Amino acid sequence: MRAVLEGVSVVRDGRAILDSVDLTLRERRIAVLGPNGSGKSTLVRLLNGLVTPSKGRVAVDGHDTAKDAALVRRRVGFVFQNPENQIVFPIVSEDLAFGLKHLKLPKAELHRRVLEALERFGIGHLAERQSHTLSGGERQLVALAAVMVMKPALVVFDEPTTLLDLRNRNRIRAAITEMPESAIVVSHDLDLVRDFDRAIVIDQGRVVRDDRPGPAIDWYRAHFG
Ligand SMILES: Nc1ncnc2c1ncn2[C@@H]1O[C@H](COP(=O)(O)OP(=O)(O)OP(=O)(O)O)[C@@H](O)[C@H]1O
Repeated sequence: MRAVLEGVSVVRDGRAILDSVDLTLRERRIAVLGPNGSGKSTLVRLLNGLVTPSKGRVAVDGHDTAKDAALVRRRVGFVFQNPENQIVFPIVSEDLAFGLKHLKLPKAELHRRVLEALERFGIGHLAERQSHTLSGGERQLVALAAVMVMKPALVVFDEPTTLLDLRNRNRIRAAITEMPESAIVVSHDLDLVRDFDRAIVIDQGRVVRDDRPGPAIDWYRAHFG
């Protein structure tokens, strides 16, 4: 996976919430850090076309996110902080199956893929559960499985551990560490990202530090701690 942002600005209400950002993202684990309201969510939402640039260009594996939105969305999965709106079907397995509908798989194969995705996160037993009965942590894991079943090349996590208890936080951490797919993670959980390949610090819509996580975290603590 290779994502490129060239001279990207995002303007809202006459204000640049991202300002002339240039980045090439190709490491397997990338953290995005920064204070509240600095532009982190806006930055990662650019990667799957949820937000399009007011100026400049964003491309994922050569596909322009503004022009090839459908293609880009198939390559880039998105796990939100609050999975409430991400699970839409009444039964967990239906929710995962929906994403695969376009593949027109035989029923047994579809079921196998769904179960495999759930089992990957230790929640195979939730396949036939009514979605509204899930706990917050289970919901987060189901949302993650529903993204992964689509086999995206890149998974973006926007504050994935904020609402979770220690056990589920560790599950999400392990999932991020182990998955072969590329991951870009927005987080205030500095321990989560310490072993990543790269950390980008955003402040007031600009990249203010881009480094290995160790020095980037030290810098972030010194300036915003
Ligand atoms: N659609 C919009 N219209 C107006 N302002 C917006 C819009 N989207 C974001 N903003 C503003 O842009 C700034 C950056 O928002 P963003 O959500 O990207 O920040 P963030 O770094 O993810 O914040 P947090 O850590 O609090 O989640 C904030 O001041 C926010 O209020």
